[in-house]
Amino acid sequence: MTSCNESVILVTKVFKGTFVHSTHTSPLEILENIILGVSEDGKIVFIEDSSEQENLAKRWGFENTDITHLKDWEFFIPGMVDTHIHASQYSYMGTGLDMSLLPWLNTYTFPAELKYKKTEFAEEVYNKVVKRTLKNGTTTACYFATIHTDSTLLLGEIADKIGQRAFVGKVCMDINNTVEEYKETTEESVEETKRFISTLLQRKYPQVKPIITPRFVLSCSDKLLKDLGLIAKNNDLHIQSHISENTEEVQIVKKMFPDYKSYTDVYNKCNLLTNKTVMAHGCHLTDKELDIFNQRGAAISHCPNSNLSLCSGLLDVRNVLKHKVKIGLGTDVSGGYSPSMLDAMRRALDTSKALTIQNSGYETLTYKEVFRLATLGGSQVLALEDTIGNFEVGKDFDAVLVNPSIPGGPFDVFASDTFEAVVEKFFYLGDDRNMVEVYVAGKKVVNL
Ligand SMILES: O=c1[nH]c(=O)c2nc[nH]c2[nH]1
Ligand SMILES: [Zn+2]
Repeated sequence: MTSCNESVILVTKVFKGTFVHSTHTSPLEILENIILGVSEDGKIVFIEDSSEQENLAKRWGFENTDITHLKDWEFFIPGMVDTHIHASQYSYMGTGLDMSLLPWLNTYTFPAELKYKKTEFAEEVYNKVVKRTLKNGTTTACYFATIHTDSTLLLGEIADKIGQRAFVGKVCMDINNTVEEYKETTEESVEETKRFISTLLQRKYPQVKPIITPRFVLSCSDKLLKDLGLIAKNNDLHIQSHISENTEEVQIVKKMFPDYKSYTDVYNKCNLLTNKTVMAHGCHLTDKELDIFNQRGAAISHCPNSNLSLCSGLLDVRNVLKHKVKIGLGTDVSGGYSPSMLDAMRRALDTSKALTIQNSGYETLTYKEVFRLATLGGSQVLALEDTIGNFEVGKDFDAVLVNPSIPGGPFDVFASDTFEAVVEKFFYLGDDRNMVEVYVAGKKVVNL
């Protein structure tokens, strides 16, 4: 395909068929008979009714033979955004879910994360987690790694090489009273964070960025939190951590930090609550704390599989939305046992239904709303809303091609089904077998 005379933009891919996405006003739009063009640099150049095909072909210089036609029942969704996942915990995903958070960390997590001192071990697991999540339609992942700088840099290199959009965090922790070897001094944590950021940024990966990552308040001294807040501020960086996941943790934070008004106040006073912050869980945040999130523009990653698996709590998403706090979904592997964002959507629905059982009159989330959380919501959480999240001209083409009627697939499609019913079936019953192609910034990164 050639560029047209009036424009230097080169359209290199054209798709014709059905596109399913969310907007601010509608959690689920099914756009049928659409023609969508992608530029050489991976951006959506046009998305129009296919009756415009001839005009678009003239304007952008493509031929009929350049068009990829989606098959019957096939549709594109935006790539899903996992706003909270521990790449390092992928090695023991699906095991050890018989404890609550704090014993779980001490018994399983810290000993497992210690192994990433060896970059060979990291290389194997990180290759697998990036491939597995991409195959499941996660085009953007916000990763925790471990305290080890070189292994964490390797995660960035692997995400870039395989083609996943990612934030990568070197975990910071200068307190660990149970697995003593798995911690740093405050100075090491700060210096290694600086080394991590400058090395990763120097590599100029187009879609992989560093994120400041204090593990959580119970693993970090006041000084470490403040130093990390300063590093984030001075370098305008994203920040991630955990907050108010379970009640035992919240009580200990209260005791450890008596001078602060709340858990949220600790992060806020340390400059760790910004419009580029994503905090995982938040199950037990008070309305006052949600108000602070709103004022700071900070976001919540709802990790329902983990919240249920570790018996941490039921996040009231409706209340978070009422406070106009940005919210998306996270798998939280391996507190959550599934790497799939479809699973995160389903567990978010289960959680909302459990809240409905507890509170009559509760407005249960719909499957359409959790789809928006998994896509557009996630893009807002990571302050990437101008770049990804749905199919709009100017955004990157991060997308998953779904074939609901793939032979040997996980559910059946009937001729009498409506298109919307098939989309709904995919959200409830589909899996990676249905995700036949995955694109990040216009580049095909998964192809069955
Ligand atoms: O679900 C969680 N996973 C973790 O690794 C962790 N660390 C602190 N708090 C945590 N919560
Ligand atoms: Zn987590």
